[in-house]
Amino acid sequence: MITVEQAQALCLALVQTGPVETIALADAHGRTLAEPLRAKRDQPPFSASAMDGYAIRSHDAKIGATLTVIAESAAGHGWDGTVNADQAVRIFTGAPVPNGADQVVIQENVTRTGETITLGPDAIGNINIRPQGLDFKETFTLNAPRKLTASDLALIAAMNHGSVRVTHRPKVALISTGDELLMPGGDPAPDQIIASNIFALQAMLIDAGAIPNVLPIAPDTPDALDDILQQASDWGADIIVTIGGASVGDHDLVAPALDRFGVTRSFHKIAMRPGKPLMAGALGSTAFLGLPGNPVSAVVCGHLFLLPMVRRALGQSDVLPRGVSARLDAPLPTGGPRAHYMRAHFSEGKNARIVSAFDKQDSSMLTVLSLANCLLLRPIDDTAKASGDPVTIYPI
Ligand SMILES: Nc1nc2c(c(=O)[nH]1)N[C@H]1C(S)=C(S)[C@@H](COP(=O)(O)OP(=O)(O)OC[C@H]3O[C@@H](n4cnc5c(N)ncnc54)[C@H](O)[C@@H]3O)O[C@H]1N2
Ligand code: MOO
Repeated sequence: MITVEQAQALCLALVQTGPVETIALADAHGRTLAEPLRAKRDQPPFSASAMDGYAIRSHDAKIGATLTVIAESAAGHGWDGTVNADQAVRIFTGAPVPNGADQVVIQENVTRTGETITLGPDAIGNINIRPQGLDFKETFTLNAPRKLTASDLALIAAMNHGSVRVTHRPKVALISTGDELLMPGGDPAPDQIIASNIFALQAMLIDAGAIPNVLPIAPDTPDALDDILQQASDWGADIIVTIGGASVGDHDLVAPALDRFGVTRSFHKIAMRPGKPLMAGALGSTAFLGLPGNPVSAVVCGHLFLLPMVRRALGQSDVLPRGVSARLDAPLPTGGPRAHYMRAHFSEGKNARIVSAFDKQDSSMLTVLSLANCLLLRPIDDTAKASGDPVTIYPI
């Protein structure tokens, strides 16, 4: 069986980065910036007052000095004269600082009498001016690729871009397979199981920036599988994900269905726990991923294989989950012949992250998955570990 790392590389090789499109900035949250974006102006575009007060020459900033107020500069209504010695301009936060002035004294630190101000004892020192280009200059460039955050959108707006060039969102079809499955909220017979893992996978895909489409559950018949694969293909899926039927039982029909559909298989079965029966392949530009049916296996494989494929389709760099180091809070026995991604919980300790693996690691147990905030990696044939030993975890 191939390793997780080999399988990840093979999965990524099945995916092509989608085309680039221009969209309104307001629609760009979570999208992936495809091309570097250069500012169209300095920000602030002029030296701006940071406070409400009086713009003066700092040379005049002496306790008890009396200055004549000659004009007003407000946000959006600058004054284009020059402040000379012993003069002041009434100014408000965000307004352009007039020529000649190099300090803003806040209004709390002056006494105004008619058209003059007298500077109080605290008027000396603070400049209260944001120089032109303090935030960014016209030369500033936001690098790509980059998944755009809410803060990025504000920055891009300030750079005076109303639209952005982003990569297409990949379309991902999710197909649950199995006679035993029905959707939640129904009236299950005693031998039926609720289709659960698609809800996690759908949410993960939306977070990652894909367009998921949950197709109807396919019963365990070749015809039903052929039909649902065709539906996914007709929808224009970039990635078709099947869930269940991946193993070797008489009712595990996905691998032969993919063969019939013309999919070139990249691999089937990996040295991983949970997730051993994972398979992947491609037909033309469409990638196929066959996830195991056990709910935890499907979700763990979603994190390790499906999301990296989505990120690759979005043109992102660093597509693989990033492992971080943590210290065990309890000993662990020797590892097995498959890399084990244990459900675990970590917290920030005083000097290191502390991680605790759950006792129950059955790949059907969603209660445990829901308590977990990371996967703790036990590499193949890992040696026994003592409390306090370092391990690699993957936050989820
Ligand atoms: N003889 C062997 N048996 C099994 C092996 C093996 O190597 N030899 N591998 C085991 C491993 S590991 C896994 S994982 C499972 C996965 O098998 P399948 O992908 O074929 O999954 P199913 O048999 O269809 O389902 C397994 C389990 O999960 C439930 N399920 C399926 N789909 C869903 C869904 N959408 N939502 C919730 N639950 C689902 C299903 O009812 C079963 O209980 O195979 C082992 N067997
Ligand atoms: O590999 Mo399976 O996914 O352990 O349950």
